[in-house]
Amino acid sequence: MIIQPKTRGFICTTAHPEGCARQVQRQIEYIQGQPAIEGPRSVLVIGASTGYGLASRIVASFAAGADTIGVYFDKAAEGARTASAGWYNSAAFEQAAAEAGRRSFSVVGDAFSDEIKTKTIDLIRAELGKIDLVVYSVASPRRTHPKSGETFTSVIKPIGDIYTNKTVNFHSGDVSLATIEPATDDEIRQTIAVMGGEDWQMWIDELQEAGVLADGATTVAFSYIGPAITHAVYREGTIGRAKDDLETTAIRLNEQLGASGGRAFVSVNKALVTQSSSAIPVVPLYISALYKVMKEKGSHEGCIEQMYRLFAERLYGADSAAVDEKGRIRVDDWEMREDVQAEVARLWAALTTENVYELSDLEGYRREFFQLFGFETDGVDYEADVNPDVAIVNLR
Ligand SMILES: NC(=O)c1ccc[n+]([C@@H]2O[C@H](COP(=O)([O-])OP(=O)(O)OC[C@H]3O[C@@H](n4cnc5c(N)ncnc54)[C@H](O)[C@@H]3O)[C@@H](O)[C@H]2O)c1
Repeated sequence: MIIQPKTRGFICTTAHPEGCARQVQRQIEYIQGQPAIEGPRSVLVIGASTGYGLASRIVASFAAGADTIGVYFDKAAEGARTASAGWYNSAAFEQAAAEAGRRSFSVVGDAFSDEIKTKTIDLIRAELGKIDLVVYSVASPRRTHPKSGETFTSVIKPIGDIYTNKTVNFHSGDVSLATIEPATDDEIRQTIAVMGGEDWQMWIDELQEAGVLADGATTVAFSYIGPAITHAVYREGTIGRAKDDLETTAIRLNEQLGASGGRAFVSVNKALVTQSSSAIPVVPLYISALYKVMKEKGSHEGCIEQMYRLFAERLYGADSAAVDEKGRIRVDDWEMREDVQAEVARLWAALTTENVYELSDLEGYRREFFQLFGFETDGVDYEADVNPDVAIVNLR
Protein backbone atom coordinates (compact mmCIF):
# COMPACT_ATOMS: atom_id res chain seq x y z
CA MET A 1 0.00 0.00 0.00
CA ILE A 2 0.98 3.64 -0.36
CA ILE A 3 1.44 5.12 3.11
CA GLN A 4 0.91 8.81 3.75
CA PRO A 5 0.80 10.66 7.08
CA LYS A 6 -2.64 11.02 8.67
CA THR A 7 -2.73 13.40 11.59
CA ARG A 8 -5.24 13.98 14.32
CA GLY A 9 -4.08 16.90 16.47
CA PHE A 10 -0.62 16.03 17.76
CA ILE A 11 -1.01 12.36 16.84
CA CYS A 12 -0.02 10.75 13.56
CA THR A 13 -2.07 7.59 13.08
CA THR A 14 0.04 6.07 10.30
CA ALA A 15 3.73 5.19 10.11
CA HIS A 16 6.06 4.33 7.24
CA PRO A 17 8.18 1.17 7.67
CA GLU A 18 10.99 2.23 5.37
CA GLY A 19 11.19 5.75 6.79
CA CYS A 20 11.29 4.43 10.36
CA ALA A 21 14.00 1.94 9.37
CA ARG A 22 16.07 4.78 7.91
CA GLN A 23 15.70 6.86 11.05
CA VAL A 24 16.92 3.92 13.13
CA GLN A 25 19.79 3.32 10.69
CA ARG A 26 20.80 6.99 10.94
CA GLN A 27 21.03 6.66 14.73
CA ILE A 28 23.04 3.43 14.47
CA GLU A 29 25.44 5.07 12.00
CA TYR A 30 25.94 8.00 14.36
CA ILE A 31 26.87 5.56 17.14
CA GLN A 32 29.17 3.56 14.87
CA GLY A 33 31.09 6.80 14.27
CA GLN A 34 31.69 7.31 18.02
CA PRO A 35 34.30 5.66 20.25
CA ALA A 36 33.14 2.35 21.79
CA ILE A 37 31.98 2.40 25.42
CA GLU A 38 33.29 0.05 28.09
CA GLY A 39 29.89 -0.34 29.63
CA PRO A 40 27.05 -2.72 30.37
CA ARG A 41 26.89 -6.26 28.96
CA SER A 42 23.19 -7.08 29.38
CA VAL A 43 20.62 -4.32 29.19
CA LEU A 44 16.88 -4.17 29.75
CA VAL A 45 15.17 -1.13 28.24
CA ILE A 46 11.56 -0.60 29.33
CA GLY A 47 9.89 1.77 26.84
CA ALA A 48 12.39 0.85 24.12
CA SER A 49 10.68 1.58 20.81
CA THR A 50 10.86 5.37 20.36
CA GLY A 51 12.50 8.50 21.76
CA TYR A 52 15.02 8.20 24.57
CA GLY A 53 14.41 4.48 25.18
CA LEU A 54 15.15 3.50 21.57
CA ALA A 55 18.25 5.72 21.52
CA SER A 56 19.56 4.19 24.75
CA ARG A 57 19.01 0.70 23.35
CA ILE A 58 20.99 1.63 20.22
CA VAL A 59 23.83 3.01 22.36
CA ALA A 60 23.87 -0.10 24.58
CA SER A 61 23.93 -2.42 21.63
CA PHE A 62 26.12 -0.59 19.11
CA ALA A 63 28.50 1.42 21.34
CA ALA A 64 28.84 -0.99 24.28
CA GLY A 65 28.19 -4.22 22.36
CA ALA A 66 25.59 -5.28 24.94
CA ASP A 67 22.85 -7.86 24.63
CA THR A 68 19.49 -6.11 24.99
CA ILE A 69 15.88 -6.80 25.78
CA GLY A 70 13.41 -4.12 24.74
CA VAL A 71 9.94 -3.92 26.30
CA TYR A 72 7.41 -1.71 24.55
CA PHE A 73 3.74 -1.25 23.81
CA ASP A 74 3.32 -1.14 20.05
CA LYS A 75 0.97 -2.58 17.52
CA ALA A 76 1.59 -4.65 14.39
CA ALA A 77 -0.13 -3.72 11.13
CA GLU A 78 -3.65 -5.00 10.76
CA GLY A 79 -5.82 -4.79 7.66
CA ALA A 80 -5.69 -1.24 6.33
CA ARG A 81 -3.92 0.05 9.47
CA THR A 82 -0.14 0.43 9.47
CA ALA A 83 1.89 -0.70 12.46
CA SER A 84 2.90 1.98 14.96
CA ALA A 85 6.22 3.77 14.51
CA GLY A 86 7.70 1.97 17.52
CA TRP A 87 6.91 -1.36 15.91
CA TYR A 88 8.75 -0.45 12.71
CA ASN A 89 11.63 1.11 14.67
CA SER A 90 12.02 -2.05 16.72
CA ALA A 91 11.80 -4.31 13.67
CA ALA A 92 14.65 -2.31 12.12
CA PHE A 93 16.66 -2.32 15.34
CA GLU A 94 16.29 -6.08 15.87
CA GLN A 95 17.28 -6.74 12.26
CA ALA A 96 20.36 -4.52 12.48
CA ALA A 97 21.37 -6.01 15.84
CA ALA A 98 21.05 -9.54 14.46
CA GLU A 99 23.15 -8.62 11.41
CA ALA A 100 25.81 -7.12 13.68
CA GLY A 101 25.89 -10.31 15.76
CA ARG A 102 24.31 -8.77 18.85
CA ARG A 103 21.76 -10.69 20.88
CA SER A 104 18.50 -8.85 21.30
CA PHE A 105 14.92 -9.70 22.14
CA SER A 106 11.61 -7.85 22.12
CA VAL A 107 8.75 -8.17 24.57
CA VAL A 108 5.63 -6.40 23.33
CA GLY A 109 2.91 -5.58 25.83
CA ASP A 110 1.95 -3.47 28.83
CA ALA A 111 5.03 -2.90 30.97
CA PHE A 112 2.76 -1.91 33.88
CA SER A 113 1.28 -5.41 34.04
CA ASP A 114 2.46 -8.36 36.15
CA GLU A 115 2.24 -10.57 33.07
CA ILE A 116 4.84 -8.63 31.06
CA LYS A 117 7.18 -8.37 34.05
CA THR A 118 7.02 -12.15 34.53
CA LYS A 119 7.48 -12.79 30.82
CA THR A 120 10.52 -10.50 30.74
CA ILE A 121 12.06 -12.13 33.81
CA ASP A 122 11.59 -15.60 32.27
CA LEU A 123 13.25 -14.37 29.09
CA ILE A 124 16.22 -12.92 31.00
CA ARG A 125 16.66 -16.23 32.82
CA ALA A 126 16.47 -18.25 29.64
CA GLU A 127 18.63 -16.07 27.41
CA LEU A 128 20.80 -13.58 29.28
CA GLY A 129 21.17 -14.81 32.85
CA LYS A 130 21.50 -11.44 34.55
CA ILE A 131 20.97 -7.80 33.64
CA ASP A 132 23.48 -5.12 34.58
CA LEU A 133 21.61 -2.04 33.33
CA VAL A 134 17.89 -1.26 33.44
CA VAL A 135 16.76 1.81 31.50
CA TYR A 136 13.23 2.92 32.41
CA SER A 137 11.85 5.14 29.63
CA VAL A 138 8.10 4.56 29.62
CA ALA A 139 5.94 7.56 28.71
CA SER A 140 2.25 6.81 28.72
CA PRO A 141 -1.06 8.61 29.10
CA ARG A 142 -2.58 5.75 31.10
CA ARG A 143 -1.71 2.98 33.57
CA THR A 144 -3.72 0.16 35.02
CA HIS A 145 -2.41 -0.74 38.45
CA PRO A 146 -1.43 -4.43 38.50
CA LYS A 147 -2.67 -5.03 42.05
CA SER A 148 -5.73 -2.79 42.50
CA GLY A 149 -6.88 -2.85 38.86
CA GLU A 150 -7.51 0.93 38.96
CA THR A 151 -6.83 2.70 35.68
CA PHE A 152 -5.15 6.09 36.06
CA THR A 153 -5.02 8.82 33.42
CA SER A 154 -2.29 11.43 33.42
CA VAL A 155 -3.01 15.07 32.63
CA ILE A 156 -0.72 17.95 31.83
CA LYS A 157 -2.05 20.83 33.86
CA PRO A 158 -0.80 23.55 36.19
CA ILE A 159 -1.37 23.30 39.91
CA GLY A 160 -3.10 26.03 41.92
CA ASP A 161 -3.70 28.72 39.30
CA ILE A 162 -4.95 29.02 35.76
CA TYR A 163 -1.97 29.24 33.42
CA THR A 164 -1.81 31.20 30.18
CA ASN A 165 1.10 31.26 27.79
CA LYS A 166 1.97 31.12 24.11
CA THR A 167 1.51 27.92 22.23
CA VAL A 168 1.72 26.90 18.59
CA ASN A 169 -0.22 24.70 16.24
CA PHE A 170 2.87 23.22 14.61
CA HIS A 171 0.97 22.18 11.49
CA SER A 172 -0.40 25.64 10.68
CA GLY A 173 2.13 27.89 12.44
CA ASP A 174 -0.60 29.68 14.37
CA VAL A 175 0.74 31.13 17.62
CA SER A 176 -1.99 31.71 20.18
CA LEU A 177 -2.51 31.89 23.90
CA ALA A 178 -3.31 28.61 25.62
CA THR A 179 -5.18 28.84 28.88
CA ILE A 180 -5.16 25.75 31.06
CA GLU A 181 -7.29 25.23 34.15
CA PRO A 182 -5.49 23.94 37.23
CA ALA A 183 -5.60 20.23 38.04
CA THR A 184 -7.78 18.75 40.75
CA ASP A 185 -6.15 16.76 43.58
CA ASP A 186 -7.36 13.57 41.98
CA GLU A 187 -5.78 14.49 38.64
CA ILE A 188 -2.48 15.11 40.44
CA ARG A 189 -2.75 11.73 42.16
CA GLN A 190 -3.50 9.94 38.89
CA THR A 191 -0.66 11.64 37.00
CA ILE A 192 1.78 10.59 39.72
CA ALA A 193 0.42 7.04 39.48
CA VAL A 194 1.09 6.95 35.71
CA MET A 195 4.36 8.87 35.34
CA GLY A 196 5.85 8.67 38.86
CA GLY A 197 8.23 6.05 40.17
CA GLU A 198 5.94 3.25 41.39
CA ASP A 199 6.23 1.06 38.31
CA TRP A 200 10.01 1.57 38.09
CA GLN A 201 10.26 0.46 41.74
CA MET A 202 8.09 -2.60 40.98
CA TRP A 203 10.32 -3.62 38.09
CA ILE A 204 13.50 -3.35 40.16
CA ASP A 205 11.91 -5.19 43.12
CA GLU A 206 10.73 -8.01 40.90
CA LEU A 207 14.00 -8.30 38.97
CA GLN A 208 15.90 -8.38 42.26
CA GLU A 209 13.58 -10.93 43.86
CA ALA A 210 13.88 -13.16 40.80
CA GLY A 211 17.68 -13.01 41.09
CA VAL A 212 18.16 -11.67 37.55
CA LEU A 213 19.83 -8.37 38.48
CA ALA A 214 23.62 -8.60 38.54
CA ASP A 215 25.49 -7.35 41.61
CA GLY A 216 26.55 -3.78 40.90
CA ALA A 217 23.68 -3.24 38.44
CA THR A 218 22.73 0.29 37.40
CA THR A 219 19.28 1.66 36.68
CA VAL A 220 18.31 4.99 35.15
CA ALA A 221 15.02 6.78 34.44
CA PHE A 222 14.47 10.12 32.75
CA SER A 223 13.26 13.46 33.99
CA TYR A 224 12.93 17.03 32.79
CA ILE A 225 13.26 20.44 34.42
CA GLY A 226 13.34 23.17 31.74
CA PRO A 227 13.18 26.95 31.99
CA ALA A 228 10.76 29.28 33.77
CA ILE A 229 8.64 29.62 30.59
CA THR A 230 7.46 26.02 30.94
CA HIS A 231 7.53 25.63 34.74
CA ALA A 232 3.81 26.19 35.37
CA VAL A 233 2.78 23.57 32.84
CA TYR A 234 5.67 21.18 33.36
CA ARG A 235 7.94 21.14 36.39
CA GLU A 236 5.52 22.84 38.77
CA GLY A 237 2.48 21.19 37.22
CA THR A 238 1.05 17.68 37.40
CA ILE A 239 3.83 16.07 35.36
CA GLY A 240 6.42 17.79 37.58
CA ARG A 241 4.82 16.17 40.63
CA ALA A 242 5.22 12.82 38.89
CA LYS A 243 8.87 13.64 38.16
CA ASP A 244 9.39 14.58 41.84
CA ASP A 245 8.09 11.13 42.69
CA LEU A 246 10.37 9.51 40.09
CA GLU A 247 13.37 11.37 41.54
CA THR A 248 12.49 10.29 45.09
CA THR A 249 12.23 6.73 43.79
CA ALA A 250 15.76 7.03 42.36
CA ILE A 251 17.12 7.96 45.79
CA ARG A 252 15.35 4.97 47.36
CA LEU A 253 16.50 2.60 44.60
CA ASN A 254 20.05 3.88 44.92
CA GLU A 255 20.07 2.75 48.54
CA GLN A 256 18.39 -0.53 47.70
CA LEU A 257 20.84 -1.42 44.91
CA GLY A 258 23.77 0.17 46.74
CA ALA A 259 23.69 -2.74 49.20
CA SER A 260 25.13 -4.94 46.44
CA GLY A 261 27.27 -2.27 44.79
CA GLY A 262 24.58 -1.02 42.40
CA ARG A 263 23.37 2.45 41.53
CA ALA A 264 20.14 4.20 40.55
CA PHE A 265 19.92 7.55 38.80
CA VAL A 266 17.53 9.95 37.29
CA SER A 267 18.98 11.64 34.25
CA VAL A 268 17.52 15.04 33.42
CA ASN A 269 17.42 15.13 29.64
CA LYS A 270 17.01 17.85 27.04
CA ALA A 271 13.60 18.83 25.65
CA LEU A 272 13.21 17.09 22.31
CA VAL A 273 10.58 16.31 19.72
CA THR A 274 9.04 12.97 20.66
CA GLN A 275 5.51 11.62 20.56
CA SER A 276 5.17 12.43 24.26
CA SER A 277 6.51 15.99 24.23
CA SER A 278 4.37 17.01 21.23
CA ALA A 279 1.28 16.44 23.40
CA ILE A 280 2.24 19.13 25.94
CA PRO A 281 0.88 22.65 25.38
CA VAL A 282 3.50 25.46 25.17
CA VAL A 283 6.39 22.95 24.98
CA PRO A 284 6.49 22.53 21.15
CA LEU A 285 6.91 26.30 20.73
CA TYR A 286 9.60 26.35 23.41
CA ILE A 287 11.38 23.44 21.68
CA SER A 288 11.20 25.29 18.35
CA ALA A 289 12.85 28.37 19.89
CA LEU A 290 15.39 26.19 21.70
CA TYR A 291 16.31 24.31 18.49
CA LYS A 292 16.83 27.61 16.69
CA VAL A 293 19.26 28.83 19.37
CA MET A 294 21.10 25.54 19.91
CA LYS A 295 21.49 24.87 16.18
CA GLU A 296 22.96 28.36 15.72
CA LYS A 297 25.36 27.78 18.60
CA GLY A 298 26.32 24.32 17.27
CA SER A 299 25.24 22.62 20.51
CA HIS A 300 22.02 20.99 19.29
CA GLU A 301 21.54 17.33 20.15
CA GLY A 302 18.85 14.74 19.39
CA CYS A 303 17.93 11.64 21.42
CA ILE A 304 20.87 9.63 20.13
CA GLU A 305 23.50 12.29 20.91
CA GLN A 306 21.99 12.77 24.39
CA MET A 307 22.01 9.06 25.15
CA TYR A 308 25.56 8.58 23.85
CA ARG A 309 26.76 11.39 26.13
CA LEU A 310 24.79 9.90 29.05
CA PHE A 311 26.46 6.50 28.65
CA ALA A 312 29.95 7.58 27.56
CA GLU A 313 30.51 10.49 29.92
CA ARG A 314 28.18 9.96 32.85
CA LEU A 315 26.98 6.41 33.49
CA TYR A 316 30.19 4.72 32.35
CA GLY A 317 32.62 7.60 31.93
CA ALA A 318 35.00 9.71 33.89
CA ASP A 319 32.20 12.00 35.08
CA SER A 320 30.13 9.21 36.59
CA ALA A 321 30.02 11.00 39.92
CA ALA A 322 28.86 14.29 38.36
CA VAL A 323 25.37 14.81 39.73
CA ASP A 324 23.51 17.91 40.92
CA GLU A 325 22.54 18.74 44.51
CA LYS A 326 19.60 16.33 44.23
CA GLY A 327 21.73 13.46 42.95
CA ARG A 328 20.51 13.81 39.35
CA ILE A 329 22.62 13.40 36.22
CA ARG A 330 22.26 16.50 34.06
CA VAL A 331 22.52 16.01 30.31
CA ASP A 332 20.22 19.02 29.97
CA ASP A 333 23.33 21.08 30.82
CA TRP A 334 23.69 22.53 27.31
CA GLU A 335 19.96 23.37 27.12
CA MET A 336 20.09 25.14 30.47
CA ARG A 337 23.24 27.17 29.73
CA GLU A 338 22.66 30.80 30.62
CA ASP A 339 23.47 32.18 27.18
CA VAL A 340 21.10 29.66 25.53
CA GLN A 341 18.22 30.43 27.90
CA ALA A 342 18.73 34.20 27.66
CA GLU A 343 18.44 33.99 23.88
CA VAL A 344 15.39 31.68 24.05
CA ALA A 345 13.68 34.10 26.47
CA ARG A 346 14.38 37.00 24.11
CA LEU A 347 12.86 35.10 21.17
CA TRP A 348 9.95 33.91 23.29
CA ALA A 349 8.88 37.45 24.12
CA ALA A 350 8.84 38.38 20.43
CA LEU A 351 7.22 35.24 18.92
CA THR A 352 4.00 35.72 16.95
CA THR A 353 2.23 33.94 14.08
CA GLU A 354 3.84 36.43 11.68
CA ASN A 355 7.45 35.76 12.69
CA VAL A 356 7.37 32.19 14.05
CA TYR A 357 9.25 30.63 11.12
CA GLU A 358 11.91 33.29 11.31
CA LEU A 359 12.41 33.47 15.09
CA SER A 360 12.07 29.77 15.82
CA ASP A 361 12.88 26.46 14.14
CA LEU A 362 9.21 25.53 13.82
CA GLU A 363 9.88 24.08 10.38
CA GLY A 364 12.55 21.81 11.94
CA TYR A 365 10.11 20.84 14.68
CA ARG A 366 7.37 19.99 12.19
CA ARG A 367 9.72 17.94 10.03
CA GLU A 368 11.13 16.03 13.02
CA PHE A 369 7.59 15.31 14.20
CA PHE A 370 6.79 13.62 10.88
CA GLN A 371 10.15 11.83 10.91
CA LEU A 372 9.11 10.20 14.21
CA PHE A 373 6.61 8.29 12.08
CA GLY A 374 8.99 7.65 9.18
CA PHE A 375 7.78 10.49 6.96
CA GLU A 376 9.73 13.36 5.38
CA THR A 377 12.84 11.22 5.47
CA ASP A 378 15.45 11.59 2.72
CA GLY A 379 15.82 8.72 0.32
CA VAL A 380 12.34 7.24 0.80
CA ASP A 381 9.94 7.09 -2.15
CA TYR A 382 6.59 7.87 -0.56
CA GLU A 383 4.70 7.14 -3.77
CA ALA A 384 5.99 3.56 -3.86
CA ASP A 385 3.94 0.60 -2.79
CA VAL A 386 5.21 -0.79 0.55
CA ASN A 387 4.21 -3.79 2.60
CA PRO A 388 3.04 -2.51 6.00
CA ASP A 389 3.25 -5.98 7.48
CA VAL A 390 6.76 -6.10 8.95
CA ALA A 391 7.87 -8.90 11.25
CA ILE A 392 10.10 -8.36 14.29
CA VAL A 393 12.81 -10.97 14.57
CA ASN A 394 13.30 -12.24 18.12
CA LEU A 395 9.84 -11.17 19.23
CA ARG A 396 8.87 -13.11 22.37
N1 LIG B 1 10.92 14.19 25.06
C1 LIG B 1 11.43 15.03 25.92
O1 LIG B 1 11.57 16.21 25.64
C2 LIG B 1 11.90 14.53 27.26
C3 LIG B 1 12.82 15.32 27.98
C4 LIG B 1 13.28 14.85 29.20
C5 LIG B 1 12.81 13.64 29.71
N2 LIG B 1 11.90 12.91 28.99
C6 LIG B 1 11.44 11.64 29.59
O2 LIG B 1 11.96 10.55 28.86
C7 LIG B 1 11.11 9.42 29.06
C8 LIG B 1 10.76 8.83 27.71
O3 LIG B 1 10.04 9.78 26.97
P1 LIG B 1 10.12 9.94 25.38
O4 LIG B 1 9.92 11.39 25.12
O5 LIG B 1 11.31 9.24 24.85
O6 LIG B 1 8.75 9.19 24.98
P2 LIG B 1 8.28 8.33 23.75
O7 LIG B 1 6.83 8.56 23.64
O8 LIG B 1 9.11 8.55 22.54
O9 LIG B 1 8.57 6.81 24.23
C9 LIG B 1 7.79 6.16 25.16
C10 LIG B 1 8.07 4.66 25.14
O10 LIG B 1 7.24 4.06 26.16
C11 LIG B 1 6.62 2.93 25.61
N3 LIG B 1 5.38 2.68 26.35
C12 LIG B 1 4.32 3.50 26.56
N4 LIG B 1 3.39 2.88 27.32
C13 LIG B 1 3.87 1.64 27.59
C14 LIG B 1 3.39 0.53 28.32
N5 LIG B 1 2.22 0.56 28.94
N6 LIG B 1 4.16 -0.59 28.34
C15 LIG B 1 5.35 -0.66 27.70
N7 LIG B 1 5.87 0.38 27.03
C16 LIG B 1 5.14 1.51 26.98
C17 LIG B 1 6.39 3.24 24.16
O11 LIG B 1 6.17 2.03 23.43
C18 LIG B 1 7.72 3.95 23.83
O12 LIG B 1 8.68 2.95 23.57
C19 LIG B 1 9.89 9.93 29.84
O13 LIG B 1 10.10 9.68 31.21
C20 LIG B 1 9.94 11.43 29.57
O14 LIG B 1 9.29 12.18 30.57
C21 LIG B 1 11.47 13.30 27.76
